[in-house]
Order: sequence, then C-alpha cells, then structure tokens
Amino acid sequence: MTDDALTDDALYALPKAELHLHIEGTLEPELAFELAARNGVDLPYATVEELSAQYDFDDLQSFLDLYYATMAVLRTREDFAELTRRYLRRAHAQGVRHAELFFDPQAHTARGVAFDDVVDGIGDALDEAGREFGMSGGLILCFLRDQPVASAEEALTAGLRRTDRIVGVGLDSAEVGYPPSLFEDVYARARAAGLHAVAHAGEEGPPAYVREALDLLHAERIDHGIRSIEDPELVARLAGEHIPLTVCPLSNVRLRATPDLRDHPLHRLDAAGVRVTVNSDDPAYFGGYAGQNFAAVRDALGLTADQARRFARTSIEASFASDERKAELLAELDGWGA
Ligand code: HPA
Ligand SMILES: [Zn+2]
Repeated sequence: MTDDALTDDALYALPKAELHLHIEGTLEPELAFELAARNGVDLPYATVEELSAQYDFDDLQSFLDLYYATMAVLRTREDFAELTRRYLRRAHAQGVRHAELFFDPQAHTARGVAFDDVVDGIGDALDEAGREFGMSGGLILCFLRDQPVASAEEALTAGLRRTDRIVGVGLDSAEVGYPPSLFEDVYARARAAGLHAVAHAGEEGPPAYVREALDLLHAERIDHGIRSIEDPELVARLAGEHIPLTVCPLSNVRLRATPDLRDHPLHRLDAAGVRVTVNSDDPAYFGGYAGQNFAAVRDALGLTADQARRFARTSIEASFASDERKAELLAELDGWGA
C-alpha cells in the first residue's frame, strides 16, 4: 500500500477495532423517527431535517442535551437490537471487525427501561453480526459522571449480573467538575469482579483528570485524552506505560474540543510514542463512522499508509478481544492492500 493509494475505499477496507463508540450515539434521525412512531414517543422536532438541523454543537453539554433527549425513543429490547444492527452493518462496511460498545444504562433505567432489555438487545445484534459478518465485540457499561455515585453503584450491581455480555466499565457524560476520583470505589468493585476499566478523560477536562483516571481508576485505556498534549510529562508517561488513547477526531471538531481538525494533536501524540487509535464516538451526530474518521484525518492532517496501519494495529492490540481473536485480526491486517 503506497501513501497515494490511501483512498476512502482503502481506509474502509483497513481491518480495525472500534474502541470508542457510544451505541446511543449511532441513532440516526431516520431511525429516531421510526422508533418514535412505533413507541408513541413525541420528539420535539417534526421532521428528520428539523432534527438534523440541531446537530450544530457549541460544546459537550450542548450535544449531551440532544443525545439524552433523542434516546427517549429507545424503549424495547428490539429497539436496542435494531439500533445496534444498523450500527454494526455500517461499521463493518468501513472495516470494523471488532467493536466494543459503550452503553449508558442509567439513562435508560431512569426512563423505566429494563437493564436487561438494553443488554440483551445490543447482545442480540452482536450475535447476529458474528454469524453474518464474523464480527466480534462486547459491551462496556459507562457510568454517567454527572449523576450521583450511588446511581453508578446501582448500575454496576446490575452489570455484575451480566458479565456474559459486559466486558468492562467506562465513565462518560459531562466531564468538567466531575473528576474521576469520585468513582474510585465503584471502579475498585468493578475491577475486583474481573471487569476491564476505561474512562473518558481529557476531552474537555484537564490533564489532571487523565492522571486520576490512571492512578485512581486504574484505567487501561483513556477515552479521548487529547488534552494530555498540554502536559509533556503526562505524554511521556502515557508513552512509557503504553496507555492507549481512543481518539475521536470528528467528535473533537464537532464539540469544539479542538478548534479545527488541522490543529488536532493526534499526530503529535503519535510522534511522542503514545499509542493512539481512531474512533467515531457518536457517529450519527458527528458526521462519520470509523472509516470516515480515518479519511478526515488524511484530508486535514495527512496520513501515510504506515500510520493508518499502525493506528489499526494499535486498535486491535488495545482491544479486549481474546489473544486468539487478536491474532486473527492482525493476520487480516497484514494482508491489507496486498
Ligand atoms: O463524547 C462524549 N463525551 C462524554 N460523554 C459522552 N457520551 C456520549 N458521547 C460522549
Ligand atoms: Zn465518548
């Protein structure tokens, strides 16, 4: 594969793992209206166009307000299955072979949706994608950091009954003012039960939150982590300890975590030896799935075939797939562009 051969098709064919994807953030306006009609839920917008026109965000909170409002249409196990089915189909078409899906159970149980319906619906679609396209994946239960810790404890208690599907815990929602330290005990309980630990940190929050996620939550990967670039010692630590960052370029532009994609720290982190991956976060809201995030990086920052291959390799190695599955995916990656 030469650098000029890095077309959209080549990037969509690049075998990769998606490590930073909120399943609720894959709710496209068309499906939102279908589910609203089916479930008798009123959306505050009359048409797909009117809803899509809201996708102009000032910051993380302005996005989260719409994200939580729109997910009210998701009510049944089949709704979660259909949502996930559509995501996995799109992701597969852009090279995703393994997908670790974040979900926000507190946002659903608070609306009267059963925890198990969420897990089982997503799980049904993962099983189908395994049979149909050979995809693998798992669920990562995210705690809403702007909700009380007691609510996270309850979500974890429910999650610990579903370790057949749930492989890890994460931390998301409004970041600033809600440091990782609040969740130290919840994470300790999750890790003691054998779950993996990841956490959003350094998206809008300061580098200190990335340190807390490492020191107090023992996060194995940092989601976003881009503000680490402001702290050279932290960058050196991330590189030295081989901590992967799950970077989401289009998200960072849409939520104005970075002023312009041309200023994005992805390549500076990579050049400093940090293990970076490219992911889509909430693709229905931010303008692109995994392959489109790679293409956006190519267009704004430049991307060599070696870099693309390295980011994909890191995504596979940093995943929570079995060693056997990783070996299969790495072999597929070796054949990319041959
Ligand atoms: O990008 C995000 N950041 C924090 N919380 C989230 N929940 C969904 N997407 C996000
Ligand atoms: Zn995220």
